[in-house]
This record gives sequence, C-alpha cells and structure tokens, in this order.
Amino acid sequence: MTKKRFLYILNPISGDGVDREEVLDILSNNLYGIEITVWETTGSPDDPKEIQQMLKEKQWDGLLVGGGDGTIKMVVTAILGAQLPLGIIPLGSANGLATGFGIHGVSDACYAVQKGKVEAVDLWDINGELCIHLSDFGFNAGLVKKSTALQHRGMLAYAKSSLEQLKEMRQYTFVIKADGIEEKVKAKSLVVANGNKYGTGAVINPTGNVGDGKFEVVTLDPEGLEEIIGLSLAMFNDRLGEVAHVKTRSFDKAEIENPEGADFQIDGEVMPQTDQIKIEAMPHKVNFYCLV
Ligand SMILES: Nc1ncnc2c1ncn2[C@@H]1O[C@H](COP(=O)(O)OP(=O)(O)OP(=O)(O)O)[C@@H](O)[C@H]1O
Repeated sequence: MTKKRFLYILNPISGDGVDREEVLDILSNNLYGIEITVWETTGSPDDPKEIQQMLKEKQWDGLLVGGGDGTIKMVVTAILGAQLPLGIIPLGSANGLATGFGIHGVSDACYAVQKGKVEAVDLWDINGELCIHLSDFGFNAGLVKKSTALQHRGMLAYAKSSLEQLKEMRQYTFVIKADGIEEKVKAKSLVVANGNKYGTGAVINPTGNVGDGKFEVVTLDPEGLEEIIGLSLAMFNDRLGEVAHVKTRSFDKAEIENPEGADFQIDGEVMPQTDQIKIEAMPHKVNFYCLV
C-alpha cells in the first residue's frame, strides 16, 4: 500500500513546553499509512509564503498543524483555496479551536485523522480579521482580555478573573443590521457564532452548523445571580434554547454596532476597541478533521 503524505506544520514554541519529539512519536505510531514530513514555523511573516511554496512543490494528501489558535489561523490563511484536509494537533496554551472541533489532546487528534469526519468549515471576515469559530462582545470578551493580561495562566488565576468579570458584568446596547432590518438589543453578551461551543464545553449555539453558509448572532441578557447560574447550567447541559433571555438569529452577512464600547474578541484573541463590525463570508471553506 502506498503511504499518504502529510505535511506537519509545527510551532516549536507554542503552549506549555509539551515535548515535540514525544508528540511526533505518538503521531508516527498512530497514523497508520501516513508518512509525516515535519516543517517548523519560524514566527516570521514569511511563514505563509513558505507553506504555499511547499504545497506547490509536492503532492500532499493532508496537513497536520501542531500549535495553538494563532498557528492554526496562520496556516488557514496560507492555504485558502487548497482542498487538503487539515488535522489540528493541539499544542497551544488555550486550544480553543481544537476543542471546538472536539479535539482535546494528541490522541483525539490522531483519532480524528484516522476515524473522524472531514467538515468543510465556513470562514468569516470580521473587519478584515479571520473568524473560524466564535467571536463575541461583552462579558466573555472581557474575560478573555483579563486572562490574556495574566502572567500566570493557571486555573486559580482564571477563576479569580472570572469572579472579577462577574462583579463588573453590565448590559450594553447593540444594533444588529441584517437582511434590511435594524434591531436594537440590550445584552450582557452578543456572540457571533459559526461553531457551537466554547473551549470550556459551554454550548452557545445549539443549532449552529459550521458549514451551512450561515452564522448565528446570539444575545444573552441574564439578570441577577439566579439567571446567571441558570444560564451556565443551560449552556453546560445543552439547553440554551429553553432560556427566555437568550435570542438567536441566523444570517449570512451582518453589521453590528457597539456604541458603548463593549470588549470584543475573535477566536480567543482580544481585538482593538471597535464601535462597528461587518461580518462577511469568505469565499473559501477549509476542511478540518473533527470529532463533533
Ligand atoms: N519558531 C518560532 N519562534 C518564535 N515564535 C514563533 C515561532 N513559530 C511561531 N511563533 C509565534 O507563535 C505565535 C503563535 O502561537 P500560538 O497562538 O499557536 O500558540 P499559543 O499562544 O501558545 O496558544 P493559544 O493561541 O492556543 O493560546 C505567533 O506569534 C508566532 O509568531
């Protein structure tokens, strides 16, 4: 049997020092019938060009990307238009994108490549930035901002930021402009969702489908501690549809105004303050190996 050839694009420094040699051993031992060629990122702006060159020079059957969300986005941008399936090897510190595709570690990653399905995932342009999975204004974006600012990212530090963020929770006004309609909403959080769950496992967009050409705008407006706890339970039990203060709409294009300057994040990365975003479909899809 001729072996399939996979290019393994590896960030040598991402995450918390997981041994790259050990990971490569796991991949080589578990990905039967696949020959792996490793290429390490350098962090230079030329990395995407180098990747494009390698894709031109040889015939590949697939890609593996070892790194965090930043590395995955760099590769996705570099390979737009290529039909190759891409397997995520989660080697970042947060790994939000991998988790969103059901991949919680290196063995999940191997299983996804061997036995998972390939999903053609829509990509979205939000004010010139690539969004693959989830982006939001308000509560969660503020939490991402606080966590990013932390020097020590342990669970305790994360819990402390969450408590601070809860104390500061407030309502914002947003204007959603889509399908010729303007809707003014008040919400603690407004989520633009392609995928359906956060890296924590909280389901934010139960009916969302990453490949249907649409994204959902979900607004959440819990009032008081009881509703906040109820909302968290609903998200972790996949019952968000039953919560009265949560509203979901589906669009293929939209503009959202943020006149009160709520924090904003895309796929786990804090974005500069913005009072308006424009969400547009990108013409390409990317094929990800998934376990969801
Ligand atoms: N060889 C290298 N040396 C130094 N920096 C590198 C190298 N290769 C890539 N980088 C940098 O790594 C960063 C991307 O890291 P990535 O987001 O994948 O991991 P992370 O920050 O640990 O994880 P996460 O995004 O999941 O929190 C980019 O800033 C990129 O420039």
